[in-house]
Amino acid sequence: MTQRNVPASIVDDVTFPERGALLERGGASRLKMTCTKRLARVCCRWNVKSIVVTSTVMKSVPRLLAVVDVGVPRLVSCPIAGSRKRFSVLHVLSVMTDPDLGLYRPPAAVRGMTVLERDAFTQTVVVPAIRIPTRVLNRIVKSLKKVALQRPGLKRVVDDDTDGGNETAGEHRLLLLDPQSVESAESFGPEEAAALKGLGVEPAIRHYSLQLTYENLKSEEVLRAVLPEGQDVTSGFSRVGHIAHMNLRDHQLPYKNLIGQVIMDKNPGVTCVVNKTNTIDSTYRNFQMEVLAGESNMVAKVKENGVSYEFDFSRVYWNPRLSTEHERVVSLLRRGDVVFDVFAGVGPFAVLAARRGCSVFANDLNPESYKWLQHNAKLNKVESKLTSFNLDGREFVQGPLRERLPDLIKRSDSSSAVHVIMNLPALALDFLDAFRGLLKGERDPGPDGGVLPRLHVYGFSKEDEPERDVLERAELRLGTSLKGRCEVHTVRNVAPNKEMMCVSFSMPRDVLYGPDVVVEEKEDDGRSEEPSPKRPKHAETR
Ligand SMILES: C[S@@+](CC[C@H](N)C(=O)[O-])C[C@H]1O[C@@H](n2cnc3c(N)ncnc32)[C@H](O)[C@@H]1O
Repeated sequence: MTQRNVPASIVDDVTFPERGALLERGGASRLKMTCTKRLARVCCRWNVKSIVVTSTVMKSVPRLLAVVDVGVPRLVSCPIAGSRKRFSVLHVLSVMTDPDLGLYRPPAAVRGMTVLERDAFTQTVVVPAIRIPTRVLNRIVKSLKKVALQRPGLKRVVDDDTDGGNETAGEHRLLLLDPQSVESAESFGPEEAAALKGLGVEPAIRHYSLQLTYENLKSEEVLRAVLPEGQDVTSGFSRVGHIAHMNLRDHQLPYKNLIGQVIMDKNPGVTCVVNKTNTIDSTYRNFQMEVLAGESNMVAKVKENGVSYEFDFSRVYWNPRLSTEHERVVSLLRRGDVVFDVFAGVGPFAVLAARRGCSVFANDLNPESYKWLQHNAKLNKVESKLTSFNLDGREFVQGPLRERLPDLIKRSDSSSAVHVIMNLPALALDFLDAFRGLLKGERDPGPDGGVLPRLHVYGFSKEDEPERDVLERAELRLGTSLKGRCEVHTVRNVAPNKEMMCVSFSMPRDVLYGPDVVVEEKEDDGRSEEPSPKRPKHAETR
């Protein structure tokens, strides 16, 4: 095994979101990394055995943190050098690799191809094989499965052509072996050698000429062969029903249609591949996208947490990476609770909560989300439990929510509660001042007169201490301290050094029944990364 600096292509492969995935959540002296499936695939393709991880958090010379052994996709952890609690950016600096994977390189002539010609990938390669009597074939194949050739769509047990003509014809077959694992009879491990010996099979290695076609190549192998050498061939995508959603880099754009076609070929069920053409900065949080391959039908059907959803993916927000968070929050609710979902999208919190027996009031400003929200309520037969609105979040809080809240607080007790979900991470914390003085003028029933609503508010943070950051921003907007009376949960790492957080707390009594204060806009310090929201106008809108 040799250590070498990572070729640019590997470093690029292991970029965001893998660098994000390499993000630690460890204590002072341990680094934890999630080895994502994609990272595992990259490591597998390059036969990466371990990764040297460094931090550039101080914008100084990268500091060695750890050498991590790469295994199957799973959480790996190892001791780290130093004692920083948090690291912003992790770089894969160098890798330990085994020798080249030459066999799987498709013909050089495909380099630069922009229109997919599948036949051009066909080539003949020579692989090792072992001759096995048919009577023990199954047992040997089982014992040698770790060293047998594994390629998509390829048979690894083939007829032995040298068998033809004599009286033993058909009594033997050939098992094709992985040339990376087996070079000679000495390459077998002790268990494999013992199995061969026990069943009376000669460990002699033969050579077999094998035709490899486009069908036998993985998508990364095809793209690595086509795109200019040394360039990143990242072919990761999010799957939303039949749609594969990619985020290609500039250098990949000349090959975009070919990339789309390859993704469609290699992923059963994908019938449409789209590329994101803007960043997600629109009000409605949807992407502009271009169809790269396949049908242009954007109406996706997905299942999340056992619930079916349908929506036009090009016109609404949908993120398959939030399913755990949707389930987490809804698992905090009980049958009979009342839920206000201020930024509901097409309903992944709202419909799930209604299905679990809550009464739901769900709102979204995007008319298209509102339409699909209603559709999804019907689709899941919860129309009677879910009332939908098409309002700005602030108007929803100060209108439908405010109208219902006094009665709901009176009715609530230890067995039924009111929850408010606010998932618009770029802006939701800034909407919290809509609750200041929301029930001013109403009789405060006091601590024994009902339970106050519990809020679950999302925010992005790029700060070194994201928990503290989102908490402070919530407190600023509410005009009161939440210390000791809130929980902050890390939802996911959305980019290197950018976390999505959820702050949960019971709305303080002094905020709801206190004066309605107009919050002065602070000079934008960039922490929310969004344009400042509209200045709150409590007096006018209530
Ligand atoms: C991040 S998405 C969350 C959707 C859904 N709750 C989920 O978890 O997938 C935020 C939603 O807020 C909506 N939105 C954006 N600005 C809004 C506003 N001012 N008032 C109400 N909804 C808004 C968007 O249309 C989008 O559907």
